Amino acid sequence: MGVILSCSHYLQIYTLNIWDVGGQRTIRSYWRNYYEQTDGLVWVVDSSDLRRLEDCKMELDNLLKEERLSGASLLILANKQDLKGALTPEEIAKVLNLENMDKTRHWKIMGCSAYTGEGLLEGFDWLVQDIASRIYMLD
Ligand SMILES: Nc1nc2c(ncn2[C@@H]2O[C@H](COP(=O)(O)OP(=O)(O)OP(=O)(O)O)[C@@H](O)[C@H]2O)c(=O)[nH]1
Repeated sequence: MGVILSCSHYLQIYTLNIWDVGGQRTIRSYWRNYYEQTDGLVWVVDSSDLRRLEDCKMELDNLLKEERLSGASLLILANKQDLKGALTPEEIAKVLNLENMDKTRHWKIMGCSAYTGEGLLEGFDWLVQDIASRIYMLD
């Protein structure tokens, strides 16, 4: 005698509204125009540019202090993994001190390459699932 569990798979379709806000110093003050009702943040790091990582850390720390983003899931993309000498996601995580981030923040770091496409689907998949699970929990 056995029990048959039937499992249904539902195709879930999500619509993402994505704004690509530039990282240049002069336009960073415009980021605040996008904080309202933001569910997720994608922070793209140039893993081949060690010199800019300190600046990157400072900007990310500042961004995460923003009250309106306190509930947003954070995906950090350690980009340019296709380049020789690029820092690994683990090394980037160390420099950005991600382990010591506010414990309530949902975050993930993912190595990727915008050139090869490596890591992008996996990263966005995590982000969408994480946001969805929070939203459905609130329903
Ligand atoms: N090898 C390699 N080059 C990349 C990758 N992603 C971007 N680039 C190159 O890096 C340079 C800068 O890319 P952008 O997309 O303009 O950089 P950005 O950080 O989005 O620029 P802002 O948003 O204006 O700060 C371009 O020459 C890209 O072709 C990658 O994954 N691998």
